[in-house]
Amino acid sequence: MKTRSTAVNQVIELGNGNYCIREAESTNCYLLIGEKKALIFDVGYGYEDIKPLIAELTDLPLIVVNSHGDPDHALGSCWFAEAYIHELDLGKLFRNDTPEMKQKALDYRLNKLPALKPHIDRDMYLKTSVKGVNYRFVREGEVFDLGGKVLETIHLPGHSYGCIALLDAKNKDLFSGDMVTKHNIWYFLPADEQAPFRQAVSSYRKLQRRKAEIARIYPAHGSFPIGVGIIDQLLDSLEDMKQNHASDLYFESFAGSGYQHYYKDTLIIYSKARLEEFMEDSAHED
Ligand SMILES: O=c1ccn([C@@H]2O[C@H](COP(=O)(O)O)[C@@H](O)[C@H]2O)c(=O)[nH]1
Repeated sequence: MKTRSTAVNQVIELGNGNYCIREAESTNCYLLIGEKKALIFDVGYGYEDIKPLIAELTDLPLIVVNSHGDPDHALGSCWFAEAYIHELDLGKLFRNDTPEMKQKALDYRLNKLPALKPHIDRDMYLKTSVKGVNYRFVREGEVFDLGGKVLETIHLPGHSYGCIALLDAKNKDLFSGDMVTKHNIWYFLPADEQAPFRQAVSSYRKLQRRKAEIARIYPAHGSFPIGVGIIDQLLDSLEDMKQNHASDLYFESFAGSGYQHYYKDTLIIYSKARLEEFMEDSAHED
């Protein structure tokens, strides 16, 4: 099928009725089309309404599912009547739904991509809100049957308390949100926004146990698909960070600052407080 992109959203066909709608060269939102229904996993910052792009690819009833409540994944819910999110992340999404946060996030993005400036209506965007959306809470094990394509929800607390991934076991595709990627993963927000590293370790171990069911991983940022070996690398990177963090470089963003730990294909950006807590937790385990 011929796909149309806009200046803000690039549409990429993945095969098997799946598409990536990549917003502002950053957030990969996945449109998964079955025989009876379609599902969009993440909806980006919502710099523009992506419904017209989706309508060109499918006229099936659409389910909107957010991988977590961060602004770059879930603020775009404002364009939809109903959206799924894990209950632990709805508060986070609402806290991010302010003109100040949107302004900061937009400036950060336009600083990286100045060519987008004429294509985003800033005033309109600052007026959007996710508060009028009807939310449904998505839970561990919940299944979305799209007809010929079934997605199972896996709860993976870490980068946020309410992070989820969707597994299409028949086709061996994992749509991993922000928990599994070769791109950076932020772990420097306050403790009420992101889970302790020990919970991220449990989440990565949970995915390790499902490795035989996964051949391709489609992350919410960076290149795709990636191989299943990245799950082991992420676990190893957390261990490595405990030992080898002395030369990690400082990082600053609109949402706060941290230190960058590179390990093989992975990049964890963490706060000192979070790392100290992790090291203490590990010391108690021994
Ligand atoms: O609220 C937020 C916003 C962004 N992130 C993470 O930041 C990077 C942004 O991607 P770039 O394309 O490198 O600018 C990505 O890892 C997001 O998940 C975030 O964690 N929270």
